[in-house]
Amino acid sequence: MRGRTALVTGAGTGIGRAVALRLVELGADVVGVGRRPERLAETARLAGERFEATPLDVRDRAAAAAFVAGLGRLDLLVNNAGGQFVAPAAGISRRGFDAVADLNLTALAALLQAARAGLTTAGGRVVNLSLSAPDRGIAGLAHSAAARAGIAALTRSLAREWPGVRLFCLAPGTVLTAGVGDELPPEVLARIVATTPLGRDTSLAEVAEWVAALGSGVADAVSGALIELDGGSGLVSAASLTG
Ligand SMILES: CCC/C=C/C(=O)SCCNC(=O)CCNC(=O)[C@H](O)C(C)(C)COP(=O)([O-])OP(=O)([O-])OC[C@H]1O[C@@H](n2cnc3c(N)ncnc32)[C@H](O)[C@@H]1OP(=O)([O-])[O-]
Ligand SMILES: NC(=O)C1=CN([C@@H]2O[C@H](COP(=O)(O)OP(=O)(O)OC[C@H]3O[C@@H](n4cnc5c(N)ncnc54)[C@H](OP(=O)(O)O)[C@@H]3O)[C@@H](O)[C@H]2O)C=CC1
Repeated sequence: MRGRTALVTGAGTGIGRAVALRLVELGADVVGVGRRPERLAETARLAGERFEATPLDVRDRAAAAAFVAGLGRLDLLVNNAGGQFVAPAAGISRRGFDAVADLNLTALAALLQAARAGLTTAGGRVVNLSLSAPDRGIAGLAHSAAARAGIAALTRSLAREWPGVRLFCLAPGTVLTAGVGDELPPEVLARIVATTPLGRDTSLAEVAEWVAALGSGVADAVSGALIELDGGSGLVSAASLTG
C-alpha cells in the first residue's frame, strides 16, 4: 500500500481504527475522520506519522464535500462511519428514521460523489461497510436495514457507472466492539453469535484484513460485490434484536 492514500471515516474507534492501523502498517498514508477529536487523536498516537486526523461530521454535506475534494487523488475510500439505535419500527420517529438513513446511506452517497474525481484519477477502490443480510430484514433495525440494503444497491450501481473504480460492500456479522456493546446487551450478542453457523463472532482483525485486501487490489477482478463476513449468519434466519 506504500505511496497510496486512503480515507477512512469513523477512524477514531472500533472497526475504523483497526482498518486505519492495518492500512498504515501496510504502508499507506491514511486520513481518518470522525466527529470526536479525542478518539482520532488516540488512533493517531497508535498509528504514527502516516496517519492524519481531521475532525469531520460526514453528515455536514458542505464540509465533507470540501474536505474530500481537497484530498485530490484518492486510492482507497473506506466508508465505515455509521450506526443506529435499536427500536421496533413503531418506535422510530420520522426524525429518528431520517437521522439513521442519512448517516448510513444519504451522507455516504454524497461522500462518494465528492470523492468520484479523486477515485477515478487513481483507478481507486471503495469499501462501504454495511450489515449482514439487511435485505432479509432485521427486527429492531428497520431504519438501518433499509439504509444498508441501499448501500449494497448503491455500490452495484456505481460499479456499473464509474469505469476503473472498484467498489465493494463489506457486511460484517457481529464484531464485538465497544460500539456494538453500547447498543446491544451481552445476552443478545451471545444469542446472535450462537445462532451463527460458524458459532463465532467476526474479529476486528478479520474486518481490517478484508478491507486491506480489497483496497490493495487482490480483488481487482471484482466490482459491485456484497461480501458477507458474518460466519454464515445471514444464511440461517434474519436477525431479531428485539427478542
Ligand atoms: C448485530 C447488530 C450489528 C450492528 C452493529 C453496529 O452498527 S455497531 C455501531 C454502533 N454505534 C452506533 O450505532 C452509533 C450510535 N448511534 C448514534 O450515533 C445515533 O443514534 C444516530 C447517528 C443514529 C442518530 O444521531 P442524531 O444525533 O442525528 O440523532 P438524535 O440523537 O438527535 O436523535 C434523532 C432522532 O432519533 C431518535 N432516537 C435516538 N435514539 C433513539 C432510540 N434509542 N429509540 C427511539 N428513538 C431514538 C430521537 O428521539 C430523535 O427523534 P425525535 O425524538 O426528535 O423524533
Ligand atoms: N460492530 C459490529 O458488529 C458491526 C458494525 N458494523 C458497522 O461498522 C461500522 C463501524 O462500527 P463499530 O466500529 O462497531 O462502531 P463504532 O460506534 O465504534 O463506530 C462508528 C464510527 O462512526 C463514527 N461516526 C458516527 N457518526 C459520524 C458522523 N456523523 N461523522 C463522522 N463520523 C461518524 C464514530 O465516531 P464519532 O462518534 O467520533 O463521530 C465512530 O468512530 C458502522 O458503520 C457499523 O454500523 C456493521 C456490522 C456489524
